[in-house]
Amino acid sequence: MEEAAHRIAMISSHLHPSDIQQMERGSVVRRSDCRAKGGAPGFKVAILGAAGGIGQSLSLLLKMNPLVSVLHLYDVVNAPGVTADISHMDTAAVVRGFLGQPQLDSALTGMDLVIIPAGVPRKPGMSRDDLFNINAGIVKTLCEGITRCCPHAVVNLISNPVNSTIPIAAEVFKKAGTFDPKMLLGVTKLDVVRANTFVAEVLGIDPREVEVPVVGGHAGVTILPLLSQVKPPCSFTSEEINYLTDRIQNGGTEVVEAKAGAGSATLSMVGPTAFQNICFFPHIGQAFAAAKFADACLRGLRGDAGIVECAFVASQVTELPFFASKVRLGRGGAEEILPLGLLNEYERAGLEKAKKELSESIKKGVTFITK
Ligand SMILES: NC(=O)C1=CN([C@@H]2O[C@H](COP(=O)(O)OP(=O)(O)OC[C@H]3O[C@@H](n4cnc5c(N)ncnc54)[C@H](O)[C@@H]3O)[C@@H](O)[C@H]2O)C=CC1
Ligand SMILES: O=C([O-])CC(=O)C(=O)O
Repeated sequence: MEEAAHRIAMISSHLHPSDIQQMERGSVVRRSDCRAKGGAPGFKVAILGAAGGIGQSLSLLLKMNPLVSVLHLYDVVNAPGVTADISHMDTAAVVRGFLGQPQLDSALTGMDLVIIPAGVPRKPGMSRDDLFNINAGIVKTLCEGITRCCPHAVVNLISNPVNSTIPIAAEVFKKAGTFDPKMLLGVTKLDVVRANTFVAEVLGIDPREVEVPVVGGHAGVTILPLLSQVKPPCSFTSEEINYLTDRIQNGGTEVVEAKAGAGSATLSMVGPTAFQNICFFPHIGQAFAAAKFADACLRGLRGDAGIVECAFVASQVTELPFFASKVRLGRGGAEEILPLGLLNEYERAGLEKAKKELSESIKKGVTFITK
């Protein structure tokens, strides 16, 4: 009763009284949900960890994405505040807030896309793997909620260490009998965004013209930029290759150190393109990480053709059960895993190093659930 009163108090300012009655009965359908759809495709998206550094900016951008009709913001702190704030934006998506674990299932019910940036970020001197002890349990709990409430949703998992949290999520889904490998995607888009930026700097061209495939995983040597496959075709000196590979692999650490204890990358992780094709702000143009990746997943769900992004997914491109590579996104999630293409000798050596570390991280994640 107390919980229901709290929940209602939290969101009543955004709801019509009849909605509140419906909510008490366990189903909330706002008239504006239908209005938001307006005949156009509208997807229901939940962000878990919405009050954090990534979560807040991501909430803002998804509120502005016309493909989103309903936006659920869940966190263990400050969800009502972020929800009230975002909900005043005059775009179509209906925003609702959910605070704390008792409201997790309501946040997840009926979602098409669930994005998870919940968990702790690094401080200087830490590796992503140092976050495992805290974030593994958080991801497990949230994924258990997904199995109960929206087992067919596409899941974008951001929480680090991605190389282990994706195997954790997969094992949780397998245990519940809901695992669809195509629907679970580890977000490695920031590695591509960084690679495009750093390569463009070296080439002296606009980063929007550059496309660098980055494969493997999302930590240190597991981040493998394929500089031999850069578009537009170009060549680099061996000094440039060493510099670029090192900078791309350590881009996250560069930000963690520069923030000096105040967290890790959030802005480049989210960035201004929930709108790549459907731009309200065409001048913004280039996209960044999580919002762009979520937008690509939504365009895939809508049925757009030719949506290709790099992501860390269940895979057979190597002998490892999970690997980041280019995937073609569609109504069924990562519908096709694209091959790595031709690697040069430098990249083949990098691939062997990446696989060694990745294999350990994957095992660690799997064991966390199966032990
Ligand atoms: N995949 C990638 O490319 C990247 C991943 N990350 C990772 O994303 C995660 C979040 O980073 P930030 O947003 O900077 O951290 P943050 O600390 O600013 O935000 C995390 C949010 O998660 C919430 N949270 C904690 N436990 C939760 C739970 N059980 N359920 C729901 N929410 C919970 C916190 O209350 C907080 O609001 C970190 O693990 C970080 O390492 C960060 C940058 C890039
Ligand atoms: O480095 C970190 O801890 C956050 C992250 O994953 C990134 O910025 O790539």
